[in-house]
Order: sequence, then C-alpha cells, then structure tokens
Amino acid sequence: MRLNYYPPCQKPELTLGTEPHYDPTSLTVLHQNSISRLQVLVDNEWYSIRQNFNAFVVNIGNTFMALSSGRYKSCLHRAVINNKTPRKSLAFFLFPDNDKEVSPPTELVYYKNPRLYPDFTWPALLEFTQKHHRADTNTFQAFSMWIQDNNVEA
Ligand SMILES: O=C(O)CCC(=O)C(=O)O
Ligand SMILES: [Fe+2]
Repeated sequence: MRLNYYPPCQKPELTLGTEPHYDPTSLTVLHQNSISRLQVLVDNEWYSIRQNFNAFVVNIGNTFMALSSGRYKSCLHRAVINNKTPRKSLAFFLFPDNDKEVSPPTELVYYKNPRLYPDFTWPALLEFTQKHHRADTNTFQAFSMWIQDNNVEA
C-alpha cells in the first residue's frame, strides 16, 4: 500500500504530482480525497477521473496485461497538483505471489495473438523498477528486453 501526499504548489503548471507511468502491478485500487487530480491518457488526450469519495479507481497494471497476453491494456496515468488544496491518495497494489510465474494461459496465445512478453516473476519486475528503471511510459518494454538479455530466471 502507498499513501501519496501532494502539497499545494505555487506554480502547478510547471510540475506534476506523479509523472506519467503504468503501474507494474496486476491491479491497483486507488482512493483519492476530495481533490481529483488523477488523469488517464485516452487517444492522446489527458482526461481527469471524476471525483467520487465513495468509489475506488481500479487500474490495470502491466502484470495483468502480460497475464492476459495484451488483451487487457495497462493504463497510462499521472497525477497533477494545484496551488490551493493538498491532495491525498491511497493506492493498494495487488501482485502475484513471489514464486508464481506470470505466463498467459495457452488459450490466449494463438497465431493471431502471439506471445508479447516473456514469462517473469513479480520479484524480477519489482527489482527492475526499483534498481534499473523507474516506472514511466517505457518500463515494461525495457523490462521485457532486460529479462531476455539477462536470461533472468522466471
Ligand atoms: O495519486 C494518485 O492518484 C496516483 C498515484 C499513483 O499513480 C501510484 O501510486 O502509482
Ligand atoms: Fe500509478
């Protein structure tokens, strides 16, 4: 779980609360306080998620995308800030057990839908995002290449 606190900023147009990234997780369940500043990229435009204090935002992450062999896409998102009100969010991350291989079911892999990503384990992806490449728009592609180049045990 991660608690995010975004203090007000005098020049919010010059910065972001959280840069655009895909969550590496399977799913992320997010709750935000009354200030909705979470945005998702759809057709090259940023859209703000409507605020609802009684609702959670559920984000698909890269691990779920890999598990579904790309059928479900992870969601590019960012958080923006403002110059008046602090923003708080609480993110609950779901990911596979350490010893479970992330590999799509054979039913989802066929000639029209070939394998897109190598098998991996969650600890390998976590290590990659913590030591080699922070979460951004390119992390998962870079991870796939890294795991192939290094022959990291899945
Ligand atoms: O604060 C937010 O709404 C976004 C947080 C986020 O994307 C994350 O913690 O991965
Ligand atoms: Fe995120």
